[in-house]
Amino acid sequence: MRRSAQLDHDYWRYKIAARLRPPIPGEQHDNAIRVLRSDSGSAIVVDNPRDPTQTFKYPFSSCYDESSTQDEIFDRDVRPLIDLAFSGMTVTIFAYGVTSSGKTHTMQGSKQQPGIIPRAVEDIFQRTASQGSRTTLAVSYMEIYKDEVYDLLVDRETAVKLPVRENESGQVFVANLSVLPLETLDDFEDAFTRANKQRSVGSTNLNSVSSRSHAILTLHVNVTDPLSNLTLSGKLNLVDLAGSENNKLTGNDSSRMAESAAINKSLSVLGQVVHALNQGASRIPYRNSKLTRILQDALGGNSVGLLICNLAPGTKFRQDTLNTLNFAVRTKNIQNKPLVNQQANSNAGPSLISGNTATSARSIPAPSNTTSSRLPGPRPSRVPRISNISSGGPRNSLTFSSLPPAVKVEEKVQLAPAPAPVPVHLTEEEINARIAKAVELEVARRLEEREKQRREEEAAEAARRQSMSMQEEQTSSLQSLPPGLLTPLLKQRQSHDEELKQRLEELESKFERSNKDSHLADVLSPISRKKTGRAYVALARAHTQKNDLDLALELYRKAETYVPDNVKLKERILEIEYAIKNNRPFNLSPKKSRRAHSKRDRDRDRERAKSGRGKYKLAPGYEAVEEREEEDEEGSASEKENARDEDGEEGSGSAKRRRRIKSRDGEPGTPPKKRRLVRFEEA
Ligand SMILES: Nc1ncnc2c1ncn2[C@@H]1O[C@H](COP(=O)(O)OP(=O)(O)OP(=O)(O)O)[C@@H](O)[C@H]1O
Repeated sequence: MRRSAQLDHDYWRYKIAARLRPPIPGEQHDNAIRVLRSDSGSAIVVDNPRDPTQTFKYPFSSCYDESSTQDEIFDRDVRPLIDLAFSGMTVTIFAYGVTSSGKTHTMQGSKQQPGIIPRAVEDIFQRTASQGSRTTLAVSYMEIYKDEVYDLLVDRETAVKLPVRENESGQVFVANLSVLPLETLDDFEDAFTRANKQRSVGSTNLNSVSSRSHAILTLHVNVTDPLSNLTLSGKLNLVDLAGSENNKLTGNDSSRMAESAAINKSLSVLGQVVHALNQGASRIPYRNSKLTRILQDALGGNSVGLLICNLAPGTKFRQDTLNTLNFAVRTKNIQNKPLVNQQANSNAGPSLISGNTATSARSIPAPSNTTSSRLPGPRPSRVPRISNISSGGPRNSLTFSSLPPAVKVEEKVQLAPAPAPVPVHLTEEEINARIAKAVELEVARRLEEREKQRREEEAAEAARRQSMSMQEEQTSSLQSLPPGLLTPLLKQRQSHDEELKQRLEELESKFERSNKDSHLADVLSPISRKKTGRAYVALARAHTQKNDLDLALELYRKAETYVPDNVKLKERILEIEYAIKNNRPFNLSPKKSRRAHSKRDRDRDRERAKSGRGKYKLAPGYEAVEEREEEDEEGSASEKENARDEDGEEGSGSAKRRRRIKSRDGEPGTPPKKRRLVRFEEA
């Protein structure tokens, strides 16, 4: 039986806790990020990077400063959630923040300062000892490294990539992930220490033991009340995310860069999922990364959630801190619908999950902890675990929907109806003929059945192919916007704002009418996405100038769905949100002149060429000059420019530099033919 969580209301809004770590040795300390406590509550305060007279304030119910202890966080924010796991709910606790902000310290901790994970296990064992009910505890532990899932409870050498699957009731789970029963605290400590040694870590400029993977540890708590014979199955997912990385600061080499790209991508998808949930979008992009797929239940699902924002101190981390806090504000609005997983045991067997009727809970299903769990050691077998069906034991009516869909239960062979009793007066020959006929009939029936099945499969495959090719057609027709759809309007946007807005809206609604489950942003090519994002930004700027901040904010947010990784755009959204919330005017900074930028670059390049530090050096007697030319429609050179664009908005990259050489004693405006006289020598 499954009943609604016993909460004040049916929904659970994410709880947010923010923790500022102390400076680590060698780190410069300043007060750019601080914790403020007052009678009205606590908040994190961050100086505005653009205007030091202004600050951003983020009020959260739990804000921990540099002197906070592991104990405080556990007592105040985690212990109450363990109560909920004991009541049969799924609880998910995330540590989120930039690299080196203290996520692993908070979740895992050290021998001297144990973090949330070891404290939670200890707390569960203590409760178990004092409870009349029978409680069992088991653990599973996985890491997501470069978007692949590995079991941390098996030897690293033998660990294989584990597939993520979904069963027919929508439960997402990691197939073949081991679940280790825990009898004592020592069992846990042994396994945890061994597993942590297997976790992918590496050294970067910011953290000598930087986690290169997301780690998810799940504690499965089953509480059986011997009197009512009911089992409550709760779960505690403890997630230590890898930190987002700014590769300028980390000084990553190429292999670290690949890890970093995977980390940043999955975190970006996490941001998109949170954004889509906030917007009430019809399609949430869970499938775009393994992290969000596996944590689907925690993001708009049936889990109770706590987000711990880890913050690193000082001006150096100010922008990262704003990004983290901005993410937290959005996460706060996610509404989950917690459910209690409760099973009635028809047989009075001790501590076994049985009669599982909570099959629609969209959590990561744990195989029964008595039959399918394994001790760490050899790599998990890919053979489906069906022992909990076939072995005897005090469990019954375990529904197949609670098992991974890979489990196939052998169908009983359907035999032909039993032949009528053979009359005694038949000769042996007649009897044999009858048997042969019956066998023949049965063979014919089976062949016919097989043929029918094959035809059905073929028809299904043809239908699937047809729908896929239709989808592909639609997608490819949309991947690139037809030339001239937005570009002319973008170029003359001052006078065409309304028309541009109308075209964008038409484009989106046309797409969404025919593709109910997806968004335009998901199918456009990167260039078209950027172009559409830019169009929205242009409109947003226009409305900002008219001081229509609400509409401007809406348009900036729209832009963000097309260019979700643009940090400057996020910053602009944050500033406008702040201006609206505090009823302040917002002055748009003038757009940075690209001409000035180019001039600086030109001077620098000329200097480099002269000194021979550039890729090329000038042949004696020549000097380099640069000229600007309009870039082609698709803006191929704008990719990098865009990411660094000061406004975080326009990123037009509308001009690219072309090196033109003239002889020092030559005429300005060298005719094309003369250019051939000019030589660069490889430096
Ligand atoms: N609250 C704290 N008190 C004392 N030291 C801390 C605290 N938080 C973090 N540290 C120290 O800061 C350093 C970085 O912390 P940690 O490794 O936990 O960061 P992280 O966010 O997990 O980084 P990454 O994402 O790179 O793995 C470690 O040396 C850790 O011991």
